[in-house]
Amino acid sequence: MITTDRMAAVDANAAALGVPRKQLMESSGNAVAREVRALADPGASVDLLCGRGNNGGDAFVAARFLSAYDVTVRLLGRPESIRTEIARENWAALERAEIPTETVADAADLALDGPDVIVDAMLGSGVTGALREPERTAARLANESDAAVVAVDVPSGIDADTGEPAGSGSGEPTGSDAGSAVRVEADRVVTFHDEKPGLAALDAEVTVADIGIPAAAERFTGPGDLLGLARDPDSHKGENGEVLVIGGGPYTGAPSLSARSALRTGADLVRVACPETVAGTVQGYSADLIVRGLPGDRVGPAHVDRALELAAGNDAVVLGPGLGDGESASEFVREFLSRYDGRAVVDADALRVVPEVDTGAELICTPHQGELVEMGGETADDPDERAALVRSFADEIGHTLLVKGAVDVASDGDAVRLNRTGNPGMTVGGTGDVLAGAVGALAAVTDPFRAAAVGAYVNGLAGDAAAEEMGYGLVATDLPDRLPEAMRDE
Ligand SMILES: NC(=O)C1=CN([C@@H]2O[C@H](COP(=O)(O)OP(=O)(O)OC[C@H]3O[C@@H](n4cnc5c(N)ncnc54)[C@H](O)[C@@H]3O)[C@@H](O)[C@H]2O)[C@@H](O)CC1
Ligand SMILES: [K+]
Repeated sequence: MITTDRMAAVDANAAALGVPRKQLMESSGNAVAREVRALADPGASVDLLCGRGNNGGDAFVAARFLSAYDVTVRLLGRPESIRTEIARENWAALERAEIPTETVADAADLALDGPDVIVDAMLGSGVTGALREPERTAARLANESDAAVVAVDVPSGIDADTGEPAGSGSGEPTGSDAGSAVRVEADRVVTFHDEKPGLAALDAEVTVADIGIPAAAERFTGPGDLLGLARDPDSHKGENGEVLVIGGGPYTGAPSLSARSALRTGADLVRVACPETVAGTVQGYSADLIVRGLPGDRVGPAHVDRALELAAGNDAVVLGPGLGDGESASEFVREFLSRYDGRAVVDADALRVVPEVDTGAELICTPHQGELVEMGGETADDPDERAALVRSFADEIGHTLLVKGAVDVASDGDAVRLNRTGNPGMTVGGTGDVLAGAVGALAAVTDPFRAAAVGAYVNGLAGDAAAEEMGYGLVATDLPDRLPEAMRDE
């Protein structure tokens, strides 16, 4: 089962693995043609109703694989309005090959001459809102005809995630006859790569066609995992996340590395709660940080109320960098987590306490393999075995885990994603603090599992960029300033 957002990410990851979208379109079109061949004998008439996006592009390809049939490709719109390069190229190939095509500017011009099969390639996952003209009339004509209707990816007008007519959830009027939103009633649906959540509810026969997207496109993080995380251009201060780092004491570098990393990953405001004896040092690292001193030289149980008060004003907490493993710090972590119910990244010395604390918080734990074992988890050399062990331990503790290693493993107890970015130069101290800050900034704007997977991905990219320039002599402070480039999703 895959959502349309995740499909777009997997599509982009496939392209990054070297399987370009045009190849996926070729495979999709071929799968559609196979379905038509299973449905009708050679010589049958096939009308392909095509939209101006890649759903239409799939049908332009399918027409090429139906040479034994009497095909007519009907584009609902002008060829110049075809939205993507790969669809335009496939349309041009049809015209050069003199495969029968027709362009329909106005729905009134659309007259189907009783085809045996209709291929519905008007809209797929790109549908927005209730069907507009000429798709609306075309859908009606397809439904009124006695042709067998084969829908490409999803029947036009249906939201692939919900199975409902597109636009019906938004409360917008669904057209003149309210309530009866027009959508294609398909006999068959050929969907790509994996089942879509909304298709099971339809009374159509669904075929899931493998279109050559390697499993690695889902298993490993890639550029597609960043889609939709880029900053919203008209956002206001604070909407891109506010993060509180709770740390410092025996160490001062760690909390400031995490804080700067959270800023560079996109958080609007980052505050650091640390013992007042090191507040000046932490502030000295960067004017961009808002530092809140806690009385004394170690974070301890007496600071829990203040820390909870500060945490309430932030979207995510990063708990642990530089806290030290003293008894007072452990007492603080235990007490804080037992009362905090927001979202927190837990790293370094704070990790040990997690399995024994009953918390309402959504945690993202970022242990390396040694810390995982200290927490009670298990590890293995074989990546698949290690992934399974991380997944079951995440399920056992009820939190998201990001286990760092040459290949990082992220899991929320259900999904698992591996990250291959990064390099041996990143074993230097402090890169874990940078990672914790990046995950914290992402946890402020997306779900914990995605924050963990993407955090590992961009932290590794930043480390790779640093290694590019200075080999394995890179240090943790080289990473934060390379995170913005790693976060760009184009
Ligand atoms: N993501 C993937 O991995 C792959 C996707 N492919 C195909 O690409 C499709 C998605 O393509 P696109 O993203 O270009 O989008 P679509 O082709 O689904 O639809 C976008 C087009 O429809 C128009 N449109 C949107 N809402 C409308 C409405 N309510 N009424 C009338 N017109 C409307 C838009 O103006 C745009 O021209 C998938 O459904 C699938 O068929 C395949 O090529 C295989 C690979
Ligand atoms: K369709």
